[in-house]
Amino acid sequence: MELEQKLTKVYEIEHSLQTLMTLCGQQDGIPDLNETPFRVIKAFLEYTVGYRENPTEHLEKTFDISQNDPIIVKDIEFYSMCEHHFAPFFGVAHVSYIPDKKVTGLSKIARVVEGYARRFQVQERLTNQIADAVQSVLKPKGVIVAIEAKHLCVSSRGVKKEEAKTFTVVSHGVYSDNPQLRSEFMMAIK
Ligand SMILES: Nc1nc2c(ncn2[C@@H]2O[C@H](COP(=O)(O)OP(=O)(O)OP(=O)(O)O)[C@@H](O)[C@H]2O)c(=O)[nH]1
Ligand SMILES: [Zn+2]
Repeated sequence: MELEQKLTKVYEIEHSLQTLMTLCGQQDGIPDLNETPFRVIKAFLEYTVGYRENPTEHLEKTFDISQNDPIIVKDIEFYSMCEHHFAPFFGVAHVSYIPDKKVTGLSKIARVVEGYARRFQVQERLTNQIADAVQSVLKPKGVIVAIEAKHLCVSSRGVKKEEAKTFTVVSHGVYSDNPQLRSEFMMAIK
């Protein structure tokens, strides 16, 4: 998109956000809020920065290794955005894989989580995308991803269940076939 078209879009969105604020009951013309629509646009660009990268690229730098034991990176905190309500959902992701001759840097797993979380999402897709990225690039013997998250669209509005959390798990390879490996993973992330 050309710069001029982008600027026109920003003005249009600012105007729509102003209309939304009015619809919600906010009085027009309060000087402190003049910049709010623009701040909202900037914040949304930050919440969705993952669209402007390819998270699988983080995994492409690998190290050769002979180890066959699981590698577990747990408690990777993330913030994402519910695609239905534009309300944040957030929590932790736990990722484990059993390498097949190569591993990636530990930080890169967290970068993949960030790259997919910083989009409009549902938790199930986020979990799948992380597992698929590890599987397709590292080609490990198995991968498992578990995500525990709180959805503000469930806790702060609608059904208003403040304590409800959602737990999702996706696995591939030996982590799908071997119940003992799965239960070791579940124990490790408790
Ligand atoms: N499966 C799944 N559902 C989600 C996720 N995030 C939000 N939702 C749900 O998406 C659904 C949208 O339902 P709708 O009936 O279309 O929307 P709504 O009228 O706002 O629903 P309520 O939240 O029940 O008030 C809700 O049940 C949300 O809880 C997610 O990550 N995964
Ligand atoms: Zn929602």
